[in-house]
Amino acid sequence: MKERQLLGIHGLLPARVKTMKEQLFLCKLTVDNYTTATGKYLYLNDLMQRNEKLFYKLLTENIEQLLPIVYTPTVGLVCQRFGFLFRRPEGIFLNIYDKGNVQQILKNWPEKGVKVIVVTDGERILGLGDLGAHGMGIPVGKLSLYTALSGINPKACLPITLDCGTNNETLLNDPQYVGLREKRIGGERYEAFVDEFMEACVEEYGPNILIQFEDFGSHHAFKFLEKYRHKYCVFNDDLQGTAAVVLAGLMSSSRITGKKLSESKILFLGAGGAANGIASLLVMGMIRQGVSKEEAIGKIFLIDADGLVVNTRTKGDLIGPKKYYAKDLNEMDDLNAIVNNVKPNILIGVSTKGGAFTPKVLKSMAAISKRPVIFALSNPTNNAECTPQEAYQHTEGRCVYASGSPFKEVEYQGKTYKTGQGNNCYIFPGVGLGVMLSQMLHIPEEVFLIAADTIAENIKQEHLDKGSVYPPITDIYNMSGLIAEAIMKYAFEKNLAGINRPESIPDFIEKHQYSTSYEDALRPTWEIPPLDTKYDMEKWDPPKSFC
Ligand SMILES: NC(=O)C1=CN([C@@H]2O[C@H](COP(=O)(O)OP(=O)(O)OC[C@H]3O[C@@H](n4cnc5c(N)ncnc54)[C@H](OP(=O)(O)O)[C@@H]3O)[C@@H](O)[C@H]2O)C=CC1
Ligand SMILES: CC(=O)C(=O)O
Ligand SMILES: [Mg+2]
Repeated sequence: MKERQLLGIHGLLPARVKTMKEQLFLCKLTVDNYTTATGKYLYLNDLMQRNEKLFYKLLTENIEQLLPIVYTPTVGLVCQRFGFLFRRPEGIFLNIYDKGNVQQILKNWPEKGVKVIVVTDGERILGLGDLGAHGMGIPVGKLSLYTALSGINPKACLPITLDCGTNNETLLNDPQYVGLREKRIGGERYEAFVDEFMEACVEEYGPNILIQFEDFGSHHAFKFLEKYRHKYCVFNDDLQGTAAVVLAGLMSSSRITGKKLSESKILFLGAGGAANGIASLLVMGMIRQGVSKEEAIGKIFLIDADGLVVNTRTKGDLIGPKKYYAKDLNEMDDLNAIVNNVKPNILIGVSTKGGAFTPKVLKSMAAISKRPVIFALSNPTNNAECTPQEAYQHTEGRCVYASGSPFKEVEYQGKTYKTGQGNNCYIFPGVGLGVMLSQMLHIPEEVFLIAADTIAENIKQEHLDKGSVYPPITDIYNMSGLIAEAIMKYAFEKNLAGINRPESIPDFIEKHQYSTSYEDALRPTWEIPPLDTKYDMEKWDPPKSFC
């Protein structure tokens, strides 16, 4: 009642003051009542705008049920229909004509304490291709997971879409398309625009601003990561986050198959951003197990749209990092023939090609290996290279399976399997939290090994027994805390941290995590004390929008 009077809203609400528990009950009932995934998404999106704490409480308490709504697969559908569904600003659109004014436009974002940015240019949204400005759903979804899965304050999160046009003819001809209605502008002009964006972020939010690149086309993804990784606090989720989650899953798989990663042969369907990002971390993982870099590279085979990546290609290119994995083999383009020739025990799908792991391919994998590992990681659900049901059925229940998007429990020969979701959402929230809190200026590759190890160490036998090589989704919040702790320790050991080592790292992390309790409304969770400065609560001036 006091709050209502202070806010001058007494009388605008009915007399009864509901507890959060009562509100949650009603929200859950409402979301369950929507019959379509998009309906649920819109309801949740509306709740996020109306009552942020209630939204995050609902999301965290029902993460398994609601993750597929705020994230893959529904977020893919939302991006495809973004022109119909756009209601209100949830992030910043910077279009290429804004060049020269980027920092000024950033100032229009009402929150000033931004610590984490997820940015896309919409060129490769999940496995759905170029969605241009409609890709905005992805940074919005990823950042909501930063809060729900690691406790970063939503006020510290800023979704950004760089609108440089689209080459998607359907969108260009769609009256509902809300982005720039022109072909993608690339080359030097585009790169200068992205350079200005990076500089503007640092000018506006400081050198520690964490920038996550998401769903760029792979040529730009590699290029920007190499260009910026030593200059800014930046990582590419599709390359590095995905790599860490796959390495973790393969380390857990070894416990089932009895075969070390360094004793494996790994075949990728797909030779783009995700495949090369994963391959590069797997090489690091294998080197740790005692093999040379050359040996490790020799165990990795890539397939792109033109077939197996070989040195003497007449069809297809050898541009970018895939050339490091090219083999002295004959050109082949039939997946089943390649499987039978290469004889991998691990098959990873990052091709965007739904159903590519046909019964024939799966049977071949089962003939080669007692316990074949099948990861069908393309998103959203329809793009998965095979379903868990298909994988078990065609490998006589012997495979170790993971998918990028969630699948329901499946039954095979009387056993129920709850397969794991090999998705970078196990990694980026914890990495972001650890990097942000330790105020690192750059993100070394070891950070992703640390994240992978943390996940792998925390997978229990009971989950492996049920068919999952990952901890349950409901454990991600705890995992993120552990990843952040391990990264902070690493940052202090390597002198990479921009803060003094706190007495207790777990307490420090906990203290800075977002609270969904109404009572904690004034907790300054996003403020992190700078190096050598005592945090003085007396002088703390809460942003007006927070009161
Ligand atoms: N589970 C997770 O956490 C993640 C999943 N992903 C998913 O992985 C998929 C790929 O992402 P990403 O690597 O970034 O995308 P890219 O566009 O960079 O790469 C796609 C690759 O697949 C190849 N490809 C396309 N069609 C075929 C085909 N018919 N047969 C064989 N190869 C084919 C392409 O070949 P070419 O090079 O010749 O064009 C390219 O090498 C997406 O669906 C994405 O959602 C991505 C990141 C994380
Ligand atoms: C999960 C993810 O980042 C992707 O599919 O692009
Ligand atoms: Mg992505």
